[in-house]
Amino acid sequence: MDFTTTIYDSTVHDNYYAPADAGSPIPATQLNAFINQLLSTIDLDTLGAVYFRQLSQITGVASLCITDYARQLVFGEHTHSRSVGIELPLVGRLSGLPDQPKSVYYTFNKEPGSSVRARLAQLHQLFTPQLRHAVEYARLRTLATKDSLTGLGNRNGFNDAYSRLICRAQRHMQSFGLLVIDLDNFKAINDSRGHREGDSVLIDVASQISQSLRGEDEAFRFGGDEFCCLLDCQSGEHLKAAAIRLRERIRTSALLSRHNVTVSVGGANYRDNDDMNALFDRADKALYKAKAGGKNAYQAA
Ligand SMILES: Nc1nc2c(ncn2[C@@H]2O[C@H](COP(=O)(O)OP(=O)(O)OP(=O)(O)O)[C@@H](O)[C@H]2O)c(=O)[nH]1
Repeated sequence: MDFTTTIYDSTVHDNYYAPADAGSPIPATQLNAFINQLLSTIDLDTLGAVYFRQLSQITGVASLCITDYARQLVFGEHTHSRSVGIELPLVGRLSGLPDQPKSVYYTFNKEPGSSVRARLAQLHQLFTPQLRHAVEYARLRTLATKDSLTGLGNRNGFNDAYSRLICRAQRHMQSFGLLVIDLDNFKAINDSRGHREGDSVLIDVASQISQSLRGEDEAFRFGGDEFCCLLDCQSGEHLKAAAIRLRERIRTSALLSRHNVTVSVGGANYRDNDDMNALFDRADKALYKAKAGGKNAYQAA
């Protein structure tokens, strides 16, 4: 089989990446139909169910793009083209290429008269190693970026998301907000009720924080009893409102009120020319002021 692998950069090959040819992310329902169709067409003993399980697994973490050509191939529609491409942006990242819009693009020639099954076998042969990598990558990434106690993003996850937002804010002048949250007197709970109860408190705080946020906002456990939130908000007023909502949830949680848990919160909005340190330092100093002023308070930078 004559495979070629093309490193494909849509910023350079504008003509090639014409909308008609470009892969578009497949919505989950369509993807399920796609996988089911494949499953009903192929001999699983030959091609391996693992491949398709992996395919569906990675769709949770990668936007799987399949070009029109590939759709034509898989769905057996008529096409004059002899080339087929499937694009997996995640694979682009795995192979050490910079992030989007670069991605790896595979093409291979369709042999005239080859059966659907033979073509699926080609796809399988082509993608199984990549998908294995993708699944492994997703697993390691979860380990590296999630806090195992609370399920929130951890410090690495925060750094990733934070640097992305800073870059976006610098490029598009789009502000966002940062809240730094620290439990008050948490050590006393550990000391009097034990670490396991302390863990339950941390888990509940994480859950209250998550539930107080909107869909586009993200929460992280920064370490110990310290949490951070990145919020899609443009003004200090919005940030304050988010902090009030969050503190109210913590105040009214059954478990947390039993332990008299309160939090101190510092908040800062992105300002022009901020870098990662400048914004974080402002929020952190505000938190310090809230602590120094007697705790259980929100302080804006
Ligand atoms: N249960 C539990 N405790 C933790 C964990 N990580 C850190 N801690 C504890 O969190 C406590 C944090 O103590 P401090 O930094 O003194 O904070 P604090 O008691 O809340 O004091 P203030 O911040 O000044 O109000 C320490 O006792 C740590 O041992 C964890 O994963 N589980």
